[in-house]
Amino acid sequence: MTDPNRPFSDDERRGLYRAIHERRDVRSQFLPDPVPTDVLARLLRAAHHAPSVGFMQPWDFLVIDSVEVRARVLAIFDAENDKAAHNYQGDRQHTYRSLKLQGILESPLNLCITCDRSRGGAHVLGRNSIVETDLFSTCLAVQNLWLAARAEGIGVGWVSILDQHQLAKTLDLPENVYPLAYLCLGYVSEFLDQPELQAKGWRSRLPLNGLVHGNLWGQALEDESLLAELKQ
Ligand SMILES: Cc1cc2c(cc1C)N(C[C@H](O)[C@H](O)[C@H](O)COP(=O)(O)O)c1[nH]c(=O)[nH]c(=O)c1N2
Repeated sequence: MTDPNRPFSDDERRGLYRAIHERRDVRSQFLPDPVPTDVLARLLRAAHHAPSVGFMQPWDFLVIDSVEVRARVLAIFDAENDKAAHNYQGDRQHTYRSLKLQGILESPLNLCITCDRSRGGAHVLGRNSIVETDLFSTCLAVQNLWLAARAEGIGVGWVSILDQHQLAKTLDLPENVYPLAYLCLGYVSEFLDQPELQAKGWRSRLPLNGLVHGNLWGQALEDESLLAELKQ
């Protein structure tokens, strides 16, 4: 058995930061190549090792390859996306409509990560005050999968422009199960070097030093030499 207290090597540390900084939300660059079962199993295992409130592990993983089911989900997206476009006017609406916000059919695999809100019974340790901690836990499973996928060269796109009740019905989910994340997965032609929304001029990354409050670290956070070290 390996020693869990051994330090990370420089390469391991860099690998982790690389996955974090080069992870992207993917919707335009999917290739049709299938994701091998052993790779998918590694991603699901990474997700399953996320932290969870009271070790509740409220997630289930619905692997969706049926084109018929995906076409029904796409129809839900189309209706919701049209509604969303009306939140904007003029040029902004035009830009919104030009954005590609899902890869439901182009990706070879869709995955819905659900949250069973009743798992673990009525009293889950740590969830007595903040009941949404089961949802937070499931988000962490999504992020684990997203980062592991990046290290495997697989792109992930989160599609949330969906009516959750219609989605739950389409996926035949029981009442207590919430469809937390609808994801598109597959190998990609490229990973963009910045968020697609930033590349398309929709919204930019905020400077970190404007978001860290209560200490004098602001300057250090934008220190180029620190950033360069992380990017090595
Ligand atoms: C909860 C949630 C929900 C969504 C997203 C993300 C998250 C966390 N994102 C992806 C989002 O636009 C993206 O993460 C940011 O633009 C930053 O880009 P990178 O993820 O760094 O590439 C996303 N993208 C998209 O094209 N359609 C969508 O419906 C959603 N929904």
